[in-house]
Amino acid sequence: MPKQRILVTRKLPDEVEKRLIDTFATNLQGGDFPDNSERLIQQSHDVDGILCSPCDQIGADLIEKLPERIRIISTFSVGYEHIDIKAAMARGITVTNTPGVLTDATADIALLLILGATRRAFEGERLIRENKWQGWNPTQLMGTGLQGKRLGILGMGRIGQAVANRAKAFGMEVHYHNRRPVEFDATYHETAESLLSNSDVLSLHCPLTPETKGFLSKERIELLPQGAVVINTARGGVIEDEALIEALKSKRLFAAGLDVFEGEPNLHAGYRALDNTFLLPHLGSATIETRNAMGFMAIDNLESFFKGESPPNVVKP
Ligand SMILES: NC(=O)c1ccc[n+]([C@@H]2O[C@H](COP(=O)([O-])OP(=O)(O)OC[C@H]3O[C@@H](n4cnc5c(N)ncnc54)[C@H](O)[C@@H]3O)[C@@H](O)[C@H]2O)c1
Ligand SMILES: O=C(O)[C@H](O)CO
Repeated sequence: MPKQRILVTRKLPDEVEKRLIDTFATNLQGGDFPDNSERLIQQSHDVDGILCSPCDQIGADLIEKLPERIRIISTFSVGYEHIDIKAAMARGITVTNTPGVLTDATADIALLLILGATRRAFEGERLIRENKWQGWNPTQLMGTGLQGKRLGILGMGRIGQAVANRAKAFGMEVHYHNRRPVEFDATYHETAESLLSNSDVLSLHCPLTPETKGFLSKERIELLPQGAVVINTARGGVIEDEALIEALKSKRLFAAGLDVFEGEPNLHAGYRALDNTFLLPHLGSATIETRNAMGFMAIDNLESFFKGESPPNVVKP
């Protein structure tokens, strides 16, 4: 029986590519696939499935043009807002993702951003790198401590809870808002607005959906306490960039730590111009162990689908 052929849109870790080659006939990319849907369509003419990444935009227009024989899209990510799930379902295409295996790595990056933003670590690093440090002094780069501060989590799912556990170890008081309360020892807020009013550090962990798009608006930022810190490892689209930049510029907010941006990699230039922003290039899941685990999970999803089973991580709208 011939092997199924899979189009892989990005360079994947070596171990993952090795298992892909052992299991499937693969159209592997030597480098990263350019963000060009025409090319993706051309390359998919002879494939049975696609293994894509969160930066490939797989909208309804593209799905409509995919060859009939493509029955599965396996994304190398837990987030799936880049795929039009309804359009895929209408075409009989199954979509799968990689939940859970990246929870700890992403929660670690959220903590790194919380610590970096509250302790001004990135400003200190720049000072040394630019050879401007003139020695220890009692008032230099004073940050703000975490002990006794309120961490507000929007989206108390896998990553939100993992961040909450870490923050507790730092002596923070955990508050959250979720679509519904979860089994977790923390203060639940019925509304996002109440959460914002009670967050010294706000950390975003919800998916990007029509409901959460632009969630952190000017009006909502005004609900945060003076000098609050905003952390985002969810998706850039959850924040209204202009509003956040203005609040950081005026020092209404102390700092922001951001791993994700609207329009990546072309983030709003205003973020780069500020001293009180700690910016990372979407590193949430970027450990060797995690990226291997994500790849293996994406392959498991493909394998079980082609065996005629229901894949373990099917995305439902
Ligand atoms: N920075 C990174 O590299 C990185 C890595 C992994 C995940 N992520 C992002 O993190 C997100 C969360 O991942 P997860 O595994 O924790 O997902 P999850 O599904 O376990 O948790 C998401 C939580 O958000 C809640 N939620 C959804 N809509 C909401 C709303 N309108 N208001 C309040 N709560 C809402 C859900 O009920 C759920 O509890 C992903 O969707 C992805 O966008 C980013
Ligand atoms: O959604 C995801 O999985 C991240 O953005 C990349 O790990």
